[in-house]
Amino acid sequence: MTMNKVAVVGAGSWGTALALLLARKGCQVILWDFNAEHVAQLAKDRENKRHQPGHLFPDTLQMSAALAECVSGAECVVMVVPSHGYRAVYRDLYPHLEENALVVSAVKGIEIESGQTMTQIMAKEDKNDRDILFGVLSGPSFAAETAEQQPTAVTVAFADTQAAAAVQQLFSTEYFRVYTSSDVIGLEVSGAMKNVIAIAAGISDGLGYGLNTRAALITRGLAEITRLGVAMGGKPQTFAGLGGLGDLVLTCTGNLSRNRTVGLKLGSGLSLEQVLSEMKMVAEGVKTTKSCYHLAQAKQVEMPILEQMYQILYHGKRCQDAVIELFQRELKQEVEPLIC
Ligand SMILES: NC(=O)c1ccc[n+]([C@@H]2O[C@H](COP(=O)([O-])OP(=O)(O)OC[C@H]3O[C@@H](n4cnc5c(N)ncnc54)[C@H](O)[C@@H]3O)[C@@H](O)[C@H]2O)c1
Ligand SMILES: O=P(O)(O)OC[C@H](O)CO
Repeated sequence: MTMNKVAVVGAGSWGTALALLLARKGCQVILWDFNAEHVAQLAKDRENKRHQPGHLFPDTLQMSAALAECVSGAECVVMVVPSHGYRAVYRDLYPHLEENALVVSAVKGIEIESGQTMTQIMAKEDKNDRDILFGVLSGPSFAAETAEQQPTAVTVAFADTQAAAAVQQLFSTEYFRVYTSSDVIGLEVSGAMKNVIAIAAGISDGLGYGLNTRAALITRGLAEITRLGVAMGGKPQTFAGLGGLGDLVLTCTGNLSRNRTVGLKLGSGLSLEQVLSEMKMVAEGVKTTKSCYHLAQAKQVEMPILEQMYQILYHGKRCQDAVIELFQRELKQEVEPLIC
């Protein structure tokens, strides 16, 4: 299925990969970014040399630095700005959204100030109770591999099953397989929290630990993600799916991951300030550690790995001390993640 007009809001790595996917299959796509110079450069080069070099834009992909122009008349709006800028961008574009527009968040983070997911932000910002349907697209999908058209599978969740089916049709191609779900919050919490565990997995590798440690982090990380996600209203099965275990494994093991890279550098002795000053792209897990730490406290969810990550990132705790503390905790019975 194609659409006459799709707006992609955010021209970083992932926004560009999704815009390419849609434009290559024949949709008329308009790509926006809050950095107007970046938009001008994209229009000049017909390529995103900074984030997705080597992929020339098809004629169906156009650019705009004006949100109103990008969003007006769009049947679907794909939101791909970092979570810390999401609310401000959504507020600006909201008045220009078509009635019955489908809005899809492809963002994997939780706002620090409010502890809200991106769809919770959109619900909160829907001041006039308009008929706008919003959901989320998430799953194991490095932008570079998606732009290269490597076989990839993701999930789209909307409370409305018809909207989920329409977005599934919109994004599906011979190399991009999309499953549907109704568990919006579960998919969002999975996508955000996997970034925190990926930083932990990077730290483990940076400290010189091996595959036993990484596997333990992935498995116990999944138990924590599931506990928080269920406490926030998600369904336990979601966390075993593409957006849960699938993305967790990808991000904890894949060298393309920015979050894992942050962890690797921290584990090898760099400070967070040094790591972030070298970063050219967003690693959502740093901010999401803080958001989820406060959510876990408020909901009284036990999340020992998250707690140590919070201490490392926000209170300068030594990575080695965090490992010691995790292993000195009271011994426990293993609780099956899917039924906790
Ligand atoms: N890169 C991937 O492989 C990938 C895959 C799936 C999901 N995601 C998610 O997509 C989202 C965007 O990530 P990305 O990889 O495209 O980021 P990126 O670092 O490649 O690019 C960030 C983009 O955000 C823009 N930006 C920066 N600050 C902003 C602000 N305050 N308001 C609005 N825009 C701002 C920049 O101009 C840039 O275009 C993140 O939530 C990320 O977790 C990324
Ligand atoms: O590079 P990361 O760590 O932001 O991960 C990218 C995607 O979320 C992987 O699915």
